[in-house]
Amino acid sequence: MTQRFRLTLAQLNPTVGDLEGNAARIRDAWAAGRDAGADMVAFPEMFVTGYQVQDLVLKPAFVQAAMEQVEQLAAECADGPALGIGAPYAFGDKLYNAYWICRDGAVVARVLKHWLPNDTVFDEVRLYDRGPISGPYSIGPVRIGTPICEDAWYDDVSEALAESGAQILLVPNGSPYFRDRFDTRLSHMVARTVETGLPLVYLNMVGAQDDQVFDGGSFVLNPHGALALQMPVFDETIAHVDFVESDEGWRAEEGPRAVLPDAWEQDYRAMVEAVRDYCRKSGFAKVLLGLSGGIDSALVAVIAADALGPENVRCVMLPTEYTSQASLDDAAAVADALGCRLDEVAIDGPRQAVTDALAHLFAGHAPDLTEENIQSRLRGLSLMALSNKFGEMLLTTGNKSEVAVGYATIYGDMAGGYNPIKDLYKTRVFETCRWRNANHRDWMKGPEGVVVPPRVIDKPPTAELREDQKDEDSLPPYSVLDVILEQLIDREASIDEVVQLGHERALVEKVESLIYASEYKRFQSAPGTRLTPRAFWLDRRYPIVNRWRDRPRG
Ligand SMILES: Nc1ncnc2c1ncn2[C@@H]1O[C@H](COP(=O)(O)OP(=O)(O)OC[C@H]2O[C@@H]([n+]3cccc(C(=O)O)c3)[C@H](O)[C@@H]2O)[C@@H](O)[C@H]1O
Ligand SMILES: Nc1ncnc2c1ncn2[C@@H]1O[C@H](COP(=O)(O)OP(=O)(O)OP(=O)(O)O)[C@@H](O)[C@H]1O
Ligand SMILES: NC(=O)CC[C@H](N)C(=O)O
Repeated sequence: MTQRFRLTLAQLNPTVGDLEGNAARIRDAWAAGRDAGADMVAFPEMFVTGYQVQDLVLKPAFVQAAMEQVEQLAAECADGPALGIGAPYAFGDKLYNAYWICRDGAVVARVLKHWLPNDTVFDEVRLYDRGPISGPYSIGPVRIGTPICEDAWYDDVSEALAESGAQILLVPNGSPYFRDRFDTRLSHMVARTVETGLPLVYLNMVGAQDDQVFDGGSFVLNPHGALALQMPVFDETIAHVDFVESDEGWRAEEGPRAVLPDAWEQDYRAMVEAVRDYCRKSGFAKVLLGLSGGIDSALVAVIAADALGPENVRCVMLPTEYTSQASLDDAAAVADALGCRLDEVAIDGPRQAVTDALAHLFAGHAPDLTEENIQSRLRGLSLMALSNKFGEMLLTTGNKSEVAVGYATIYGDMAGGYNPIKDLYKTRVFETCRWRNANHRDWMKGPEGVVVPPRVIDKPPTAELREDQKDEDSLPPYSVLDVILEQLIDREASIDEVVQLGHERALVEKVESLIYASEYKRFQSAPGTRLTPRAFWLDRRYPIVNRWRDRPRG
């Protein structure tokens, strides 16, 4: 009789530190697998603890609690499919990122991660010991080999597993999103199936943790990279895949194939999921933001409305004498299109009070940026007062271009707990608004149609901190600035290399200086959604005090 093996894939969203909650999700998915006749139910990397746990895993009490949780799950899920669960494993003075196999009421195997990722947002060499390459384990009629995430990005672990008798590769992942990430994952996994001749299951988690968004997109490949099943990106999904034994070995039967959205949609979805999960997982039902009539705060309002529902987003217009009627109208148009509450708090009175209080010290000094920044700080102060009073978290709105050059007031418009557009260059802000105006999906809680009026997209950006101010008074046009920033930040290009692309040396040097001189602002800035492998915070870690500038020597 033909042998069959049914594997249930739990592409689910864990919460870091919520051992009980994550265990409850495991029990539910295990029951779903049992009801579907599965032989095994698999979860992503470190699902019991959530991912990434960073230094939390260096606390022995936390690791102990996580291991006890797995032992308890093994005992509870005795009568039914086997379980594969990611969790840490402490043994003697060693600490491993491990995959625990539970069957018939007991832990029957532990696979230890061999390759510890230590670039971009990962620091696993600092946290874990490197495990030896573990052998395959048996579940029913099949021998399964488990390279844990990074282990499958190299050939040796999968090859060793194949040589020691693995018939299927099951790869649990905690692989965070960045733009066009999926293709890289797929090509690594296809390579593993070509080298080993084995089918491979790539199982990723979904959900956001601080800056990172895990985008799921799990899939199953037959040997030589033939796609058998594609799960959706970002959605929690449970799928069952059937393997059948043939003369050639085990093969996955064809299952559903989700269509993956384009990069604009995936970036937008990442920002929405990041806000949604940041709020839900840290206990906020509502947010607020300063809505200026400009494009950045408009986009943040739309993201927040799509994440939490318009009824949970408070927009606040805080005008001064420099605020134009067009800005007042545009802020009202955005709030109206979204169906969000819009409040107004005039800050001219407080500004006068601060000016008066400082007058005896400022006497003899001409007004300058100081006075401009007081307006921004009064906005931050007022918004934080609303946040304190109503328990709504303040979203901050600086795009990647502004964050890169420090074009924001520290303790002013930088005030806030989370910044959804921190890794989105301004030129992409324009395009993202156009994309959202033209597209609506069922995961968006905001309304469909034009939510950012074309006028907001097309007008010249301004901070309105003084008469007739425009961003281009201080900065080059964003179409030029963003190209230079992408070279200097995302590609770590030299000044010479950027000049060779046709940019003026003096301008490139100025941009470089602005980047280095504003490191202190970024260090004190809110976290935000990571969309690229060169996001500010963990992907790019620069010194704050830094005299180096890339200038000709000799
Ligand atoms: N290395 C360092 N380490 C630690 N702190 C450092 C520092 N260098 C300056 N500082 C501190 O930072 C202060 C200067 O920074 P900051 O006070 O932010 O002021 P600053 O960067 O000089 O001015 C804010 C800029 O953001 C622009 N902007 C754009 C868009 C919106 C808004 C808005 O507010 O709505 C503003 C505004 O036009 C202006 O160009 C210094 O007075 C000093 O206290
Ligand atoms: N009049 C205002 N009312 C409410 N919030 C404001 C106002 N002006 C500025 N802000 C807040 O400060 C942030 C920085 O604003 P500013 O308009 O100065 O620059 P910006 O980067 O062009 O942003 P935007 O495109 O949203 O205007 C805004 O995104 C908004 O959250
Ligand atoms: N958790 C991991 O080992 C992740 C590293 C891997 N290269 C990825 O991002 O997909």
